[in-house]
Amino acid sequence: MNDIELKNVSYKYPLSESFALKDFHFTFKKGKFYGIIGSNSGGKTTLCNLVRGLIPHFYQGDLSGEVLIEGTDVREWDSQLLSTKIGYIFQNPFTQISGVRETVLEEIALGLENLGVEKDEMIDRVIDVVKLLKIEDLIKKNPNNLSGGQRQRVAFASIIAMNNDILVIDEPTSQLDPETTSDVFEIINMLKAQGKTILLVEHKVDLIAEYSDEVIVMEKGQMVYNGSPSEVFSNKDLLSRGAAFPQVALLSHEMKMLDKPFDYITITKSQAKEQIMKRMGL
Ligand SMILES: Nc1ncnc2c1ncn2[C@@H]1O[C@H](COP(=O)(O)OP(=O)(O)OP(=O)(O)O)[C@@H](O)[C@H]1O
Repeated sequence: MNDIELKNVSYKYPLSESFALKDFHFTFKKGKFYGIIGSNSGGKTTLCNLVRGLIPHFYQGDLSGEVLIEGTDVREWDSQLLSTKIGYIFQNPFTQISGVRETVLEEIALGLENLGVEKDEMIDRVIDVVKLLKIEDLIKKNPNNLSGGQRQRVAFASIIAMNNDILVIDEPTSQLDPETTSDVFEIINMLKAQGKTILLVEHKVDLIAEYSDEVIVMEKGQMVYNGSPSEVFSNKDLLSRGAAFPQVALLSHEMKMLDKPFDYITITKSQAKEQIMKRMGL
């Protein structure tokens, strides 16, 4: 069974006249990593809210079509139960921190406690994830006193500890420096290797090109294109639809305009390096 199926889904937020999502029809397959990109206000966060069940459980509004999570419509899922299936890392890490725990360690354990995980197992899982994310130095700190980047790492730790099958991650690196951003992508990639289904909204498309299996391009609440990273970033028309492209893909498109094309449109640094070295006869 597929994890997530959206059938002709349209949605308007309460009191809003316009569609935040329109005629969205797509199946997210188990174990795949989906990069969701596109223009501002394109509907990316709304899609995350739907899959996580915040629409319609938290935001009411006007929802039509079907959102099936493991075959059951999101309207029928108990919201608490759905949170054990789908982990959601919000765009704003300040929203993610519970505010009710006094140390980072307790904060990470909170979700597991709510699940009724036994104390010994809980401690093991929290310690594992703290080591994995290299946040040993934060565990005794008050979560409310952390920087944006530190909060984001704690948010990741809390979600990884939960071991959800599906992860919906909305711009996780917006608060992070380039080095920590790469670390986060390494972690997401590791989660993918564990067979998790991942939906990731991200403006840093270089990393989307490098890691995702499939890319979805959103504009004005609609999916305007989907395909492999190569298919998407080779399609120059998408630039006019507000999709950001990796720098190396832009370079490759420029070369084509100059009538000096690479053998193919390169979308990652390693591909560009390989083509440049070939040109140089190296
Ligand atoms: N809580 C809300 N209430 C009313 N309208 C909303 C709400 N959240 C989003 N919208 C509207 O829904 C549309 C889609 O917004 P959404 O946040 O899903 O886009 P996005 O692609 O995630 O944008 P961005 O890249 O700027 O974060 C926009 O027109 C936005 O103004």
